[in-house]
Amino acid sequence: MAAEFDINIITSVKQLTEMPNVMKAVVPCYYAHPNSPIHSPAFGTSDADLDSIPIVDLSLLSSEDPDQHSKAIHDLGRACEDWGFFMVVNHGIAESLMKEMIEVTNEFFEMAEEEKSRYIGQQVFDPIKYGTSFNYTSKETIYYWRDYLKLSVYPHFHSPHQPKHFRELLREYCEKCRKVTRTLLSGISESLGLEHELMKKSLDLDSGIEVFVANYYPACPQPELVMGLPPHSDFGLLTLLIQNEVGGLQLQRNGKWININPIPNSILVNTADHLEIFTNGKYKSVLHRAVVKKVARISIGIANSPAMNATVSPAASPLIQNERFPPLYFPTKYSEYVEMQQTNPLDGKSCLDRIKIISPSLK
Ligand SMILES: O=C(O)CCC(=O)C(=O)O
Ligand SMILES: [Fe+2]
Repeated sequence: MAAEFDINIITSVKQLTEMPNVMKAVVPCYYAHPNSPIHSPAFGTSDADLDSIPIVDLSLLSSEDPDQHSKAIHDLGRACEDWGFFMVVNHGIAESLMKEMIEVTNEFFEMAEEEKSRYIGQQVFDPIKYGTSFNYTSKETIYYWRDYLKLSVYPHFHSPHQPKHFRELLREYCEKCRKVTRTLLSGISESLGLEHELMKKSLDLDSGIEVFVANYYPACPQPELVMGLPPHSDFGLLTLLIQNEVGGLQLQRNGKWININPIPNSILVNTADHLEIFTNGKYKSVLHRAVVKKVARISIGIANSPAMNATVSPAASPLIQNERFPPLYFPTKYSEYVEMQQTNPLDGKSCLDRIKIISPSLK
């Protein structure tokens, strides 16, 4: 199926699709996932009933009207507990800034391969990393139809200097997102009934880190054969996601994959692994994946996490300190968890599973 080219010299899917000696109508076999859940009848896909995905109005979370405020906190808690995904509206980030961020990210991926290749990282914790698939070099045998740019943006800000305006837009966008995240995390802490500052202190949120991840899924001639990103949960606390107009995100709910098509100008937020650990499983980190289309898709996530040195443990949470709710996860240093996730194939909730405590009755 594949035409003559050397897979080892490919640095991006985009580059591959533009090579003159690659057939344009079929995907190379290295990308075809014949047994992926995408083709399994057990995973019917449907469109989420838009009314049912929780919508969180950020302005109400900071409302001075006590009734409005407590309803907003209650709704946020329900969204984290029932769905693990919600759309945030009235978030205070200008529509124009979100659009510009997507445009300038697109310009990055459109740059010449030699330019982008300067940012190819070698190590897990490199602050600027351009790459393809998930773990292209080592563990993957079938690749994902995805190129990415990963930047560590907080507490130290890292950005490529090209394209023009990328750096300043990124800085502004991240600052705005940080405010959204802080409001959400403080609302989440309140929704859990935790003592003020407990979550902040236990997770050392003042030294918490933020990572910008741009995903570029090139136009694909046979989208049904490939995966953009396989089913996975995110590490960290919350991920804020925006995207261009091409949908492709699916989440797993009640055993089915459902398409998520966010309302325009909203930010899609999901609760991630370390919120599941911290809340001892009350707020779930939900499996999601990205399918690709015949047209290119971009998504931009801002992932917020505890400090690298923080040890995340359900024991830090009063949600568990009685016999009926024993801790479900071993305390784990955040940096070690990230390393485990980044050096293994992306595979469902396998990292969370590794730190799960098996109750004696189940052994
Ligand atoms: O592209 C998407 O919609 C999902 C991206 C994602 O899940 C991730 O970057 O972790
Ligand atoms: Fe994700």
